[in-house]
Amino acid sequence: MALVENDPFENSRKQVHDACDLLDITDKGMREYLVMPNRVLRFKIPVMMDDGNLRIFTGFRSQHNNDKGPYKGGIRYFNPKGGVEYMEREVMALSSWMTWKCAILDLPLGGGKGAVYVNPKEEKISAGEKERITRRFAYMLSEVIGPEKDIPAPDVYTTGKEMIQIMDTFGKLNGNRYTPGVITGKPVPVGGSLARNVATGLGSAYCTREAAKTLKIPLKGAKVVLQGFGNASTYAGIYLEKMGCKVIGASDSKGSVLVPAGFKMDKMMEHKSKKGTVVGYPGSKKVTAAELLTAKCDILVPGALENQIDAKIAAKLQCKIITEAANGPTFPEADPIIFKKKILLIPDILANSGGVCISYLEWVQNNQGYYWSFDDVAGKMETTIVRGFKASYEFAKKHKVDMRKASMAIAVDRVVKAFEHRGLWP
Ligand SMILES: NC(=O)C1=CN([C@@H]2O[C@H](COP(=O)(O)OP(=O)(O)OC[C@H]3O[C@@H](n4cnc5c(N)ncnc54)[C@H](O)[C@@H]3O)[C@@H](O)[C@H]2O)C=CC1
Ligand SMILES: O=C(O)CCC(=O)C(=O)O
Repeated sequence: MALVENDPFENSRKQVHDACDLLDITDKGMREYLVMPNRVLRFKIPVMMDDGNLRIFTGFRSQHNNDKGPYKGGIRYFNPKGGVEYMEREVMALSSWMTWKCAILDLPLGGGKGAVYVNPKEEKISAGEKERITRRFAYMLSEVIGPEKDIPAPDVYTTGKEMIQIMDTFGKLNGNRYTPGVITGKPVPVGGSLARNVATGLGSAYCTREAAKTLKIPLKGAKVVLQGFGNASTYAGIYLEKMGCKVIGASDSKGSVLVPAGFKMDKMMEHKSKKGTVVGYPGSKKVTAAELLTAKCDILVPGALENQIDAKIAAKLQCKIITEAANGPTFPEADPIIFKKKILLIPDILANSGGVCISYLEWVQNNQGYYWSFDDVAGKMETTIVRGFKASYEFAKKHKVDMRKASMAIAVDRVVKAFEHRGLWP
C-alpha cells in the first residue's frame, strides 16, 4: 500500500525500474540503490512570528545521489494537499528526478531537493517572517550543504531573495566567508548568472523547437496552452511566442482560462500583476483544469505542479507535443496512452533542465570568479539541452519506447557507470 495518496516517489521508483528493464540491470541491490535517496533530512524550523507567537514549520532536504558530483536541486515553499507526509515523499521523488535531470545533460552533479511546508502566498507570511523561516532553514541545512557537497536553488514560491539569504547565512556560519557557490539562482549583482531567471522556460522552448522540427510542425502560428503562470511556464510562453507560436491558454492557482484568438504574453502578465490571477483576462473563457489540459492545441506545457495528467485526461488530450516544464506532471498510467496517441512527450528531466543547466553554469562562474554574457550562457545551455534531446530521441526510436523511458535509460546508465568507477567505500 502506498504511504500517501498519489505518491510521487512511487512514480519515480517505477521510472527507475523501467530504465533498469531497458538496460538489463537485474541486480535487486543496484535497483534499490538507484531508487532510494542517500538520505532524507526532516527537521523543525522554529520561528518567532510577527504577532509574538512561536510557530514550528517542517523542513526537508532529500539527497538522492552524488555519484557524478555534489547534490543539486531546488527548494520549494508549498503546502501540498496531502500534508507533511506527502511532502516528504514529494521531495524524495523530486530529488530522484534531479539526479536523472543532471545525468541526461551529463552535468557533473547529482540530485537533491528541499522544501518547507508553508504556502507564503495563501498565508500572507510577511517579508520578515519569510526571511526568518529561510535563515533558520539555512542554519538547519548548513552542515549538509556547501559548494562541493549540496547546492540548492529556487523552485516553487522561492526566488533569488531566499537564495541570497541562504548564501549569507551559510557564509556567516562559516567564518564570514563569501561562498557564492553554495547556492544558485542568486540575483545577478551578488554572484548570480545572467539568464538563470529565464533558463527553465527558455530550455523548455528549445526542447519544444527540436520536437516540432522532428514532427515537421511549423512553429509559426502553432497553438500553445500553458498550465501555470509562474517562472517556468511564463518564460516557456514568452520564448515560444518569440519563436512564432500563439499562446491560447493559461492557468494559476486561482483558475484556468482559454482565449481562442490567442493573447500576447506581455498583456497577460500585465493582467496577472494587476489582478493577481490570469482569470478575468478580457475576451477569455474560464474553464476547468481538465478542460485547459485537453483543449485543442499543438503544444501543451504543463508548468505548475506534479500529478496533473492522469489516464482519463490523457485519453482526451488533443495536442501534438507535451513539454513537461513542471516536475512530475504526468501519472505513470498516462504515459502509454500518450505514446499510443503518438503525442511526443518531452519528459520533465529534459524539458525543464534548462534551469539546472544554467545553475550549473552559475556555479562554474562562481568557482572561477569570472562571469559570462547572457548569450554565452544561453548558448552553452542550448548546445547541452539539444544534445540531450537528440540522444533521447534517437534512443527512443531505436528501442521503440517513449521519450521518458529513453531519457531515463541514458541517465541511469551514466549514474551506474559513475558508481562503478568510484566503487563502494567503506
Ligand atoms: N524555477 C525553476 O527554475 C524550475 C522549476 N521547475 C518546476 O516548474 C514547476 C513550476 O515552478 P516555478 O515556475 O518555478 O514556480 P513559481 O512559484 O514561479 O510558479 C508556480 C505557478 O504554479 C501555479 N499554481 C500553483 N498551484 C496551482 C494549481 N493548483 N493549478 C495551476 N497552477 C497552479 C502558481 O499560481 C504559479 O503560477 C514546478 O514543478 C517546479 O518544480 C523545474 C525546473 C526548474
Ligand atoms: O537550478 C537548480 O539547481 C535546480 C532547479 C530545480 O529544482 C529543478 O530543476 O527541478
